[in-house]
Amino acid sequence: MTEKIAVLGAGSWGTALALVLADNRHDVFLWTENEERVNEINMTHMNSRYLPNIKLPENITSTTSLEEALVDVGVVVLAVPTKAIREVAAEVVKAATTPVTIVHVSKGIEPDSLLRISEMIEQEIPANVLRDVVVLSGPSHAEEVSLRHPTTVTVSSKSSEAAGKIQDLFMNQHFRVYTNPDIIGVEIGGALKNIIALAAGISDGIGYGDNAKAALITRGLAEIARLGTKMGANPLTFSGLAGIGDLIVTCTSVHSRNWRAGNMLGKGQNLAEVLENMGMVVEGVRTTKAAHQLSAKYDVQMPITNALYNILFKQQDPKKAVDELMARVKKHELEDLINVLGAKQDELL
Ligand SMILES: NC(=O)c1ccc[n+]([C@@H]2O[C@H](COP(=O)([O-])OP(=O)(O)OC[C@H]3O[C@@H](n4cnc5c(N)ncnc54)[C@H](O)[C@@H]3O)[C@@H](O)[C@H]2O)c1
Ligand SMILES: O=P(O)(O)OC[C@H](O)CO
Repeated sequence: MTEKIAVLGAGSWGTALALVLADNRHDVFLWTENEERVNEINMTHMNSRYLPNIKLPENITSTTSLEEALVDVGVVVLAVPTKAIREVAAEVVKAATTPVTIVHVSKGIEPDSLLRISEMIEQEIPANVLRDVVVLSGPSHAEEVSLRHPTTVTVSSKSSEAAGKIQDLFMNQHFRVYTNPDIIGVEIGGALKNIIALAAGISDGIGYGDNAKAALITRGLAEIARLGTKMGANPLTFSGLAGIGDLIVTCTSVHSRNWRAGNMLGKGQNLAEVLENMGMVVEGVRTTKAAHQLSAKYDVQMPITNALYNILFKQQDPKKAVDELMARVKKHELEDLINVLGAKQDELL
């Protein structure tokens, strides 16, 4: 059954997901505050700033009016950077005409509050307006989704019914959607992989090779799982699309904003220059701050995150940070995994 769906945020990801929903014959209202972008999308069916050369389906209507986008809408896709989530969620409360299911597709953790995005949304939108929150995450660059290349993602919610409904809305021949009830793991995996992608970009920028990148992905996954499990996630989620899947794509793809930013840092640019040059959101920077705080709060060792924190916020030389990572005290490789699985060490080590 087709329905009207609002997508809030006409950047790369909001536009690509609007295309998926429009391909599934839904009437998509794509909201952005940028009037020039609205006119371009409505008149030429292009969003050249974010997805150059992609012709958008005609059943996407863009608007600067949140009221127009939200009237009689039951599903709202939030596709803005993490730092804009609270502001846009508060606007939804004012404009919604019926209770809504929010599908958030952002990847971050809020520094200081240390909340996941679904928790921020629950704080901002009262229960009489918010029906359910669903997260959609996984290895999915907008540039490839908009070309209709095969992509797999996972959706998660406290409500299995809501997750199933969102699976049905998005699923098509090019875009395969799984469900996973572990919302903590799905949100933590999606947020923290950006830190490791920045590190992988730095490593490539310095000129290190595939060995170093494979090490970052593998040991990065270990520290994500270590923290995520302490926060209540299912360790198996980190072997799935929102875990290793998203780590692989973000650490190895030229499309990745986080990898690209890291690459520039590794080549010697400073953080301010890099963010200026990117012109798109690099979520890993803010998430590094939050993860650094989380590792202290949960007393979990996160050496790669710690190294990145020193590079980004204490101006440590990236090469020196790598030297320090390599020179840490020796360890047993499986110690982490066994702790994560909660298995008895004496039986397995
Ligand atoms: N680009 C991808 O391939 C991709 C894939 C999966 C997930 N994501 C996640 O989706 C989120 C959005 O990423 P993106 O790549 O689309 O970012 P983007 O930089 O391409 O676009 C962000 C959009 O949000 C809007 N925006 C920013 N602040 C706003 C505010 N305060 N109020 C209203 N609108 C605001 C911008 O105008 C822009 O339209 C991020 O959390 C990212 O990690 C992106
Ligand atoms: O381009 P990035 O680095 O923001 O990553 C985008 C998506 O999260 C990849 O799944």
